[in-house]
Amino acid sequence: MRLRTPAGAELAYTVLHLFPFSSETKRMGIVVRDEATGDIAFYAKGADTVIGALVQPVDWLEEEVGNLAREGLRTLLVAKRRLKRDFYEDWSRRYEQARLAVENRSERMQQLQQQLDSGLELLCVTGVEDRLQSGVRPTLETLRNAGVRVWMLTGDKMETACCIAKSSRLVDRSGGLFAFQPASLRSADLDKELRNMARRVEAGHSVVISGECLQAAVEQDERRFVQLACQAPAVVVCRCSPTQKAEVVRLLKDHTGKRCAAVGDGGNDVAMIQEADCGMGIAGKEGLQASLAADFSIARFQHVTRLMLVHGRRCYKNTSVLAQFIVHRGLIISTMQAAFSAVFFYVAISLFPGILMIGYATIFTMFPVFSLVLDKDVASATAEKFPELYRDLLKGRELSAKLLCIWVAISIYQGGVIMYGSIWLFQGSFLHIVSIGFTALVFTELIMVALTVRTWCWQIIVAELVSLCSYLAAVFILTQYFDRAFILTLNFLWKVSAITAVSSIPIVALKLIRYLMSPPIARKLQASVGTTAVSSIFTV
Ligand SMILES: Nc1ncnc2c1ncn2[C@@H]1O[C@H](COP(=O)(O)OP(=O)(O)OP(=O)(O)O)[C@@H](O)[C@H]1O
Ligand SMILES: [Mg+2]
Repeated sequence: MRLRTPAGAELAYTVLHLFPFSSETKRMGIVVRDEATGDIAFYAKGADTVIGALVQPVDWLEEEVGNLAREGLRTLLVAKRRLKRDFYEDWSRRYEQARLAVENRSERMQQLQQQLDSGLELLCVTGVEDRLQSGVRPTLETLRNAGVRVWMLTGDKMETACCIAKSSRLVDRSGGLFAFQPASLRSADLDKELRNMARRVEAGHSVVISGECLQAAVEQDERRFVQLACQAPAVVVCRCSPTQKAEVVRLLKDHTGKRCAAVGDGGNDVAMIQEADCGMGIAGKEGLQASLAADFSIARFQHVTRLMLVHGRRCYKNTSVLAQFIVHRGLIISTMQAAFSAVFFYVAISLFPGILMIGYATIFTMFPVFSLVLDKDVASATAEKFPELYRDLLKGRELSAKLLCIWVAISIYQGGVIMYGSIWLFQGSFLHIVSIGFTALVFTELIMVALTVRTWCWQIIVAELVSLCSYLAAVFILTQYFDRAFILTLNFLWKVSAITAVSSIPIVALKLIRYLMSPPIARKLQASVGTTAVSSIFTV
């Protein structure tokens, strides 16, 4: 290793050993030999709590470290120990043996590493600015408006964490910040501090707590602590080890019943990302570990907004609609079969021949129903701009038991109308029931999809047309199931139209009434933004 000093001199060192950094030890070390003098030295660098405990006490240390940390700087202590040549050679030999040991290798290596720690002398304190990525502040603001509660989990010390929480506006500058610092980790002290916390949280203060205290508080009374912490506007956990980060996520999942997303960029966030319902990894300076372990990989923290507010929201809404349509599509045809059997003395005869059933499940209805996942109720820019749209999802109205009941009722109504209508209007031939009933069924399904679509994109239009054309083609090709002479008559046309109208018009009317009585929030926003997207006024 060659270093050039500011004066221009060159220093040469040989690296003899390297002890890499880990989040658990919070430090790293190196043993080097100065090529000019032959001196061997061990340097250690790490968190103030770790290195501070190893060096001779210095009176200015705590104050200086505090000052740097309050400015939001990441403080590290650097310490050095000169090693005598004999000591080093002996140590090095034993370390090599430990490294090759078959049993207890890591314990033996750790013990030997600790032998280097005695007699360390403090060299300096460094304060490095760990800059926030751009756009963190607006992102947190947007998430808050979207009804997302944000907790910050960090390995940094309390002062640095508080400073960053304030500068990122996670915590209001004016709003108070309660530091959970019991006098000791004994049960009585913890209890007293929990009572203090309850008072401060009630007054609207945020909470900052160290990983160690968090663990103690959780052991004391897991449920009480989580419930209190969840009432706070924001929570900051500092000096948090990777396992504690995962533990916090588990606590939230267990006690709140809410979905939990974790965003992280470093190897120390992997456990938390994997524990969360939705893990997001930022690929960046700290490597790819987090982004490889995550469900979603993003390049910058600010992309969280778009991922959640645009893609997350749309996915959730469209998946809900798809689920309801799958229920509708299956139930409507089952209702028809049940009604048919009931009318004809419960005969076990299939209403529609196999080929029509296959067609119904595939090309006649599949494309339009599945194309609903491409629907967009509002433009991406609108969804990103108005976090209230995301907040609206928290009510859980997209996929609820009530909605399922409504869809079941719609399916039974439509299936019943089509079946009884076909039987009532049929003219002596079983084939006619099949042609009228099946045609009305396919048309109803296509109309229902059309009523649900909020922004017509070309894929949805193509899907509807493909289904419609393939059905019309099938009617003329499958002559054994459709009486071509009958189908080309006006008689057939009005019967199918009447049945389709009776099955669809009440649904349209109900949707229209509901829309006028309580227009969806997306619609109101869209009107105020004035987007030009063509969208139907009907929403489920
Ligand atoms: N390269 C390093 N060498 C020595 N000590 C380090 C190094 N990186 C971090 N530390 C110390 O170890 C502590 C824990 O680091 P860790 O990576 O677990 O979390 P963090 O980087 O502080 O926070 P975050 O969880 O936000 O990434 C740090 O606060 C710092 O004091
Ligand atoms: Mg880090």
